[in-house]
Amino acid sequence: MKILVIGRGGQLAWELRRTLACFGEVVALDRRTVPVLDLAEPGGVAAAVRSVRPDLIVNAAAYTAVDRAEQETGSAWRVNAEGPAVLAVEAARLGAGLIHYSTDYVFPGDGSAPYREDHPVGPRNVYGRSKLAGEAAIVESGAAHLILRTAWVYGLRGQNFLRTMLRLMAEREVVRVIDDQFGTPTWVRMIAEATAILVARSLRSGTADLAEAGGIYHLTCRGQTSWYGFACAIREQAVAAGLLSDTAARVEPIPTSEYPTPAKRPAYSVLDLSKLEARFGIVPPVWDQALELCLADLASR
Ligand SMILES: NC(=O)C1=CN([C@@H]2O[C@H](COP(=O)(O)OP(=O)(O)OC[C@H]3O[C@@H](n4cnc5c(N)ncnc54)[C@H](OP(=O)(O)O)[C@@H]3O)[C@@H](O)[C@H]2O)C=CC1
Ligand SMILES: Cc1cn([C@H]2C[C@H](O)[C@@H](COP(=O)(O)OP(=O)(O)O[C@H]3O[C@@H](C)C(=O)[C@@H](O)[C@H]3O)O2)c(=O)[nH]c1=O
Ligand SMILES: [Mg+2]
Repeated sequence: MKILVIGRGGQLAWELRRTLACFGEVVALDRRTVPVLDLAEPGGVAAAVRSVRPDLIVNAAAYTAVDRAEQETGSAWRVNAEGPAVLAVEAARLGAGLIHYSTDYVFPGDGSAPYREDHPVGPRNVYGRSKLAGEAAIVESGAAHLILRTAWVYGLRGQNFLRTMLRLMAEREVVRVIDDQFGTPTWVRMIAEATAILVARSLRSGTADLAEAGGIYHLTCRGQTSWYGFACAIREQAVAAGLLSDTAARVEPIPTSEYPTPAKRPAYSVLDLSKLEARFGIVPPVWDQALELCLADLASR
């Protein structure tokens, strides 16, 4: 099977190139490869997909700068909505499957029970709206697809909350973190492993057949916490692993009102995972256990 991964150096794309390698040939394209694949250039997207002729497209690229998106609306929209729309049309044309990732930020965040896939959406920011438009375009395209909504993604590469916290905790005396936004921190490696299981479970005659079990699924680690809770766990586990000294910054809880940002964020965006388990038997690890595994990886370097 030939798999086209969009993105090369992003957190998730990096991990997917490894976990998908055993399915056959993985071609990873981005804005710097030949052929070039720039999701903001629709014509080029179609040409690149046609030249690769994949059996499966896995789109791990996105415009993920949540605050910047409030200003750069056009860019966010092109990369998160229009580019994926072209990918879906090309996938349908080739008879290829499309795996795409979306976000907990499609939800308004005013609930208090985990969101199921069919819960009404209502994004609070440009990033969330652009990701939702990407979902809609894929669903409408007729391409066989899986849309995996994930959340609060971290790992040892790229820009994420874990790396920001480790840096700030080493530099400062106090780190102040919001304690009234709830969600589920999700190790990027877990998303890539689950994706490989999804591909394996969908294999028919040597290629991934996403037509039958396709649709939207929630895929995060299990459990929930606030950003403050996540920061406290990072500090505690990093000290235990010898990655931070016990003189590292202390973590102080603050309300969202004391951390003003251009983009509004949902106060509660925990995702219900039962559809993923019922259909594919996937039960991700609890978020703090995944964090421990990730930090153990860092400590062993
Ligand atoms: N990060 C998170 O917390 C969450 C992410 N998600 C979703 O998960 C998926 C993966 O995110 P993640 O790996 O964290 O994202 P990253 O920000 O780590 O990586 C994004 C990737 O997209 C690429 N990219 C950006 N613009 C374009 C473009 N115009 N054309 C081609 N490639 C482009 C970037 O390439 P370049 O190096 O050239 O900029 C980069 O490789 C995305 O769909 C995201 O929306 C969902 C929930 C949470
Ligand atoms: C750095 C920092 C952040 N915060 C807050 C701001 C924000 O509400 C929260 C997390 O900060 P981030 O910059 O990681 O937030 P953000 O970039 O909005 O994270 C989101 O990214 C997109 C791509 C998604 O899809 C979401 O699931 C989510 O992971 O913590 C503090 O309270 N104190 C701090 O020192
Ligand atoms: Mg961010």
